Amino acid sequence: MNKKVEVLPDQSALVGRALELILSKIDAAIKERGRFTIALSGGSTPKPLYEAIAQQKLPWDKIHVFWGDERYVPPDHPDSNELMARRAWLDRVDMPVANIHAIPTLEADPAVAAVKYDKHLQNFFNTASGEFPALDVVLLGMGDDAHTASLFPHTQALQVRDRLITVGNKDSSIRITFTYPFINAARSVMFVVAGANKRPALAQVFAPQADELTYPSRLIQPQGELWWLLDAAAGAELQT
Ligand SMILES: O=C(O)[C@H](O)[C@@H](O)[C@H](O)[C@H](O)COP(=O)(O)O
Repeated sequence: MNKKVEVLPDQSALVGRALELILSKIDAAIKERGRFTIALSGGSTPKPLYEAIAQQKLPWDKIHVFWGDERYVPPDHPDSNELMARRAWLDRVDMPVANIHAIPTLEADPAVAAVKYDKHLQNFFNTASGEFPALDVVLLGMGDDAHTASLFPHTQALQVRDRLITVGNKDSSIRITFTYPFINAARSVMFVVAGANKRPALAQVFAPQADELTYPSRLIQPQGELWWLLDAAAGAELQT
């Protein structure tokens, strides 16, 4: 694992650096493999980043967007990660509909939706069951409880290692999430974290020893690159 930690002065500089990194990954992936694949995170932090990506002139037909997790709500629900990304980015660019790989959230049983998305990913990447395909970038946020994607502390989703997608939960709120082994298969995992409220969780995630089930972001140890992009409010104490 190739881990890089960068602390940027403020949230605008954080977004600028994340954009710069993603644009470089897009360019390299399309040059090497003819396409770029990214899994988006939800929450509030990435919204300005998605708005900045939407301003770029890019070969949208070569870019494929997935979601690393989703709240189990309809795609027009205000809590939907898909809705946020569409409003901030995808509805503002000429990306083919087929390149937007949303997590299904209208099945009565979320477990059925998880299996459907798992199969969709396997078909897209032409991988066999049990094989973890490598996305070019998995974008992640981190909660103040050190969760990432929808891998929340001491939940069943943290125990799932034999598939790409599983059902997660934040208390009683159902989620669909990448499993941590699938996240770890990515070529680049990019955490984008802002705000002083994340400091205590970051201290535990970066500590030499701490319980992974209590601080699930510690489970993210990709074979490829691991980027931690932090604003000073979140990461000042981590600056080496
Ligand atoms: O569905 C979600 O909520 C996200 O995927 C989640 O993992 C998010 O990244 C963190 O909760 C941080 O959220 P903020 O960026 O809003 O702090």
